[in-house]
This record gives sequence, structure tokens and C-alpha cells, in this order.
Amino acid sequence: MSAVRAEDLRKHYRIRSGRGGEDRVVHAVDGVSFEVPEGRTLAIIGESGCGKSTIARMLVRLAEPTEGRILVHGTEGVDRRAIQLVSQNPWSALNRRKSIRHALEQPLAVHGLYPDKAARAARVRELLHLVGLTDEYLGRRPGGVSGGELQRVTVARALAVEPRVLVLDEPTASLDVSVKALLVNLLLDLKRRLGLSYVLITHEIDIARHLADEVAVMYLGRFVETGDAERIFSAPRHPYTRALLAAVPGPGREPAAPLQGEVPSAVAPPSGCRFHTRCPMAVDACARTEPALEPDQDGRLVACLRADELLSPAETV
Ligand SMILES: Nc1ncnc2c1ncn2[C@@H]1O[C@H](COP(=O)(O)OP(=O)(O)OP(=O)(O)O)[C@@H](O)[C@H]1O
Repeated sequence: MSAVRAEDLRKHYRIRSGRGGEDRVVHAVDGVSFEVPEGRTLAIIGESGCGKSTIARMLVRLAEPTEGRILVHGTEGVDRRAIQLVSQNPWSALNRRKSIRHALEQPLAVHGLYPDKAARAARVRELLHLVGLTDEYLGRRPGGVSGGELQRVTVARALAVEPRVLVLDEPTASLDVSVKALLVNLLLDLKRRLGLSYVLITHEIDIARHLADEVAVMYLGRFVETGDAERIFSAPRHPYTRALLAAVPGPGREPAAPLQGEVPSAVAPPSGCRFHTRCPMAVDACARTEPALEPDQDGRLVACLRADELLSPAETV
């Protein structure tokens, strides 16, 4: 059974114009489907504004899908213990005036877990140790702890209710380069030890490279390429994936120029292929016909009218 299954998810936000004008509709997520096998990590990557966080919010039921279904371990109903969110900014996720002990006790109290005082205190210490912190952090407040340590606390807090899936929304984005790798290693370790599955949302390609088993590349509310992480990172096929990866320096390789221009408005996405306005490979048909995600010969899915012509550089040598 899949840890997470999303079927044709959509989230449209209606923005009221007032004064008799027409309402506008933001197509934040516009028909995406995916599965995360148990014990695996799916990374959803793409530029800011493509709809990644909206998917994260729907998965943990902070936002209701406009259409589509979400199943967590086969169950469609809301089970707030089964799937938990770790968000980007630990400072806004935690109450500055309360101790770390309080931050870890709170979810236990909300869900009525460990009602016995001594057992609850032991569980709080256990959670802290799980993320590599010692008892001396219990009495501290968020202000007295570094960013990397604080993000560990938010991970511990998410784990308090024993979820089977974590949604990691830009978990390392607020951290210094030197501590990003430490958090990545902790996440890998926890996944193995606790048998967790992850949905990782990130624009940091390096982080996705380290954590992901599978990748979904998102552009303006839709997936343009999905499949095995190793294959996609070593031989990206969709022009958008290629542009995203080319902008990241690799071993012995200078980064290519970043993508030109901005992601167009999700209120009126471009016709045909949504990426055609920025795509170096676009032909006339791309403005008219929206490409479907089609299987490639190596098992990934690519949504590009020119996919057959676009053998990746690694394959052309
Ligand atoms: N509550 C909302 N009301 C209206 N529009 C929204 C709302 N939340 C998100 N959007 C819009 O939906 C689109 C997708 O936003 P989302 O935050 O999911 O993208 P993202 O890829 O996660 O970007 P970021 O990394 O900047 O968070 C954007 O155009 C955004 O402006």
C-alpha cells in the first residue's frame, strides 16, 4: 500500500474583486496525481509560486482540495496523527515565550497521549534524544537555541504523535549552509529508524538530491516530469527540469544561466504547455496543445510535445 496517494488534486483560490467586477481564480494546483511508496521519499521541486506549498497544506489538511482525493495509508478521512508537517521557519512554528519542553508536551496533550505525568516527561526526553539533542534543551526557549537545533525541535514535535508520514516543506531553507547537511542526515536516519515516508517540498535541488527516491517537477500548478530521482537528476528530460538543474553548480561544472523571466500568473496560465512562454525548445504547437504526462522508455513520465526529440545530454554522447 502507498504511504500517500493523491488523485487529480486541485486547489483553486477565488479572489473577490468587489465592486461588481469579475472574481479571479488562482489555479494554485491544477490536477496533480502522485503516490509515495511506503518508506520512500518523494521530492516535489520547482520555482517559488508553482504550487508546492499548497500541496503540502492540502496533504496535512490545512487547506481543503477544491477537487481530488488524498489517501494516507489507504485512508481518505482526516487523521491528523498519520501525517505531520515540518515547515520552513522554526521560529514562527514555535511559541517564543514557551520552553522547548512545552513545545514537545503540547501535541501529546492535544491528542491525549501519555496522560501520566511521568510517562509524558519521559516521552518528551525521548523525542529530544531522537533528534540528537540533550535534556539541557528542555528548559530553553526558542530564542536561546540555534536555527539548526530549533528545526530539530520542530521535527521532534512532528514525531510526537507517531506519524507514519512527514511532509517537509522547505525544511532546510532557513538554515545556514553548514547546518543544512546535518538536518538532511538526521532526516535520513529518522526515516530508516522509524520506517517513515516523506513528501519533501523544496526549491533546493541539492537537498532533493540527497533525500529523494522519486521526484516530481512542478510548474504552474502541474507536474511536468516525474520518476526515479537518480534518473531525473542524472538525465533530466523536460526543458523545465533541465533549466532548473542546469542552474545548480555540479562537480566540475559552472552553473548555467538561471531561467529567464518569472513564473507567469496562476490566474491566467499560458495556453497549451504552461512552460512554452519561457521554453527554449518551444514551437508553435506548444502554445496550442497541452501535453499530457506520458511514459518515457525508462519509466518516467514527461509532459512535453517534443519529449521524443529531447534525449538528455548524457544519452546523446
Ligand atoms: N490563500 C491563497 N489565496 C490566494 N492565492 C494563493 C493562496 N495561497 C497561495 N496562493 C497562490 O497560489 C500559487 C501557488 O502558491 P504556493 O505557495 O503553493 O507556491 P510554492 O511553489 O510553494 O511557492 P513558495 O515556495 O513561494 O511558497 C501562487 O500564485 C500563490 O500566489
